[in-house]
Amino acid sequence: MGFALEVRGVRVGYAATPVLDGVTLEVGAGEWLAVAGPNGSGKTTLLRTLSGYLRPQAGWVRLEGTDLAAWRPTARARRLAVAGVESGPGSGLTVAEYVALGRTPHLEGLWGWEGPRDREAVARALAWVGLADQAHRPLDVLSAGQRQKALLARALAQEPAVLLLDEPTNHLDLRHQVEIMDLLDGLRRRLGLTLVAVLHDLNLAALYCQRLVLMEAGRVVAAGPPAQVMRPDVLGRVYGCPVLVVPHPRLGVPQVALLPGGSSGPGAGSSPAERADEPAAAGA
Ligand SMILES: Nc1ncnc2c1ncn2[C@@H]1O[C@H](COP(=O)(O)OP(=O)(O)OP(=O)(O)O)[C@@H](O)[C@H]1O
Repeated sequence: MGFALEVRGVRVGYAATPVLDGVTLEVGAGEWLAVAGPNGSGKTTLLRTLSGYLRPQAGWVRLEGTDLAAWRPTARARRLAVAGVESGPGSGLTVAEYVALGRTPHLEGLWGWEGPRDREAVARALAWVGLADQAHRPLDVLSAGQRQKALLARALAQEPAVLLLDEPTNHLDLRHQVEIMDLLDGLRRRLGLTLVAVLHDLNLAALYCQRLVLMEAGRVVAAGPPAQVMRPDVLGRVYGCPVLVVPHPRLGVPQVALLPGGSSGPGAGSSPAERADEPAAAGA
């Protein structure tokens, strides 16, 4: 299996401020890689580097074996899509018009008219994310969760081989989190879609992703299968709060349990040990 993405010794920053330093990782074709880490650790910056939006000051990123910078923009956009903040606001458009923007790299001819194939891809993407009945509403009136889905539908309408996702379950309730993660997993299995997702929710990452990269202060501090990375000592140190890691009762994959009062930040409350001694309220 070849690499969909390869990152070697990448240094990236904004103007004079360095953010990523010495980042090396690879993503296999058809793999789902999760990127986690504390706020400000550089996850979104890594995604922006993988998408070609930011250029490395040192090191390189290859998409399907070719340096990102050597791709023609249209050719690259047919292989790689992003669902995240850089996807554009889409103000003033209907949901269907916004999702149709994902077809731009595929439009044929001098005028770039949409054909039946483009309309099919848009309709399919809207149905996949459960927004078919919202297609003709203005994007501006959607709820945060619906907008999140529209962002994803736009990227799916692009029919990429590699999809970069910035917190795809942000704003979604439990059912919709599972629906969107199931959808992405299904596309990965059926179409061989490669996925890189920034996920704050490590439990979701462990349920769906083959590998997990943990970032801290612009560096990769752990990478591997979730069971290898989600160790209480590693997570406790990186996030600065004690956690328990327990096996999922049905699936056995690691799941994080938080300990209230355990953080060392401002306003920290009672110690986790004190709280752990209290009887559980429900069913006690
Ligand atoms: N456009 C920008 N200009 C200058 N600095 C930026 C810019 N975007 C991000 N940064 C800085 O880069 C660092 C990493 O930010 P980034 O958004 O990559 O982190 P993150 O891990 O995605 O954080 P979060 O979990 O809070 O979304 C932060 O210190 C942030 O202030």
